[in-house]
Amino acid sequence: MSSFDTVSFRPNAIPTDQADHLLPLRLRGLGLRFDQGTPILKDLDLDLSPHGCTVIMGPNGAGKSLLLKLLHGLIAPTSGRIDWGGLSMDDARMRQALVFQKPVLLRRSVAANIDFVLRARGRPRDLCDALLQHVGLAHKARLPARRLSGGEAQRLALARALACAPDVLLLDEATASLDPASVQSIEAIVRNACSQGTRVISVTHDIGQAQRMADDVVFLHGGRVVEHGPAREFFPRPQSQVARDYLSGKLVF
Ligand SMILES: Nc1ncnc2c1ncn2[C@@H]1O[C@H](COP(=O)(O)OP(=O)(O)OP(=O)(O)O)[C@@H](O)[C@H]1O
Repeated sequence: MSSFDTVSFRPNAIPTDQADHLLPLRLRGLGLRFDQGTPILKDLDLDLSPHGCTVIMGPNGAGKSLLLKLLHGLIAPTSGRIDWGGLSMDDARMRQALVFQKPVLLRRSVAANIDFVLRARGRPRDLCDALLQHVGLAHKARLPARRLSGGEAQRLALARALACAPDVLLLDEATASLDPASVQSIEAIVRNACSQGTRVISVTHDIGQAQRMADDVVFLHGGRVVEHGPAREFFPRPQSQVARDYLSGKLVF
């Protein structure tokens, strides 16, 4: 794999001292319910700073994946608002990339999966080789994407996300069910993107990963933000009983 420290796929990235107007992200009174049922996300207020990596944690069913889908505009809130710097959700989505736990790949070659995105986004198509090199898949470029292992498929999904040159990278349990080496390489790719100015918002149950990656942690429970603060304060001293229970491995409902 290439040096993660030096590779940038965001040549036009806005310098970090000039606040990109997509960020900070502001959520105000955000709520979500389906078909007049019980509210799933309840009155969320949240401010995310322009830089770094936010990790969203919380027990099963807390609403983490739905929150990411709302942020990406895949579903609409039933109340409140999401403010990506005043941009329309369509414009905001064009500046984001979302990677799911199970990558959804085109039934084409590995390289064609990247090429498709580069073409769609009007980006130089010769970036394909560099992206594949970056995620350690250059030697599999001609292979059908469906023949990749789980870890390789996830690295391809990340390369495809980086092909969009996203200002914001959303990750939904992107390393769940991968082996430790694959987890490490995905973390390195994400860290590199983050150090190049890509804002990362990641959902994970992997406490070790959250400690390695997070600048700040949002802890959700029962559709509410129970805690939001710097990772260096959250992990040693969670303020809520529910976060303490979650971190110590107790079953939380
Ligand atoms: N389309 C839907 N209609 C009704 N309820 C839904 C729908 N989609 C999700 N839910 C419910 O919303 C709640 C939150 O779901 P979500 O997937 O966001 O949880 P999560 O925090 O990501 O959980 P996990 O850690 O298990 O992935 C769950 O109880 C789920 O059953």
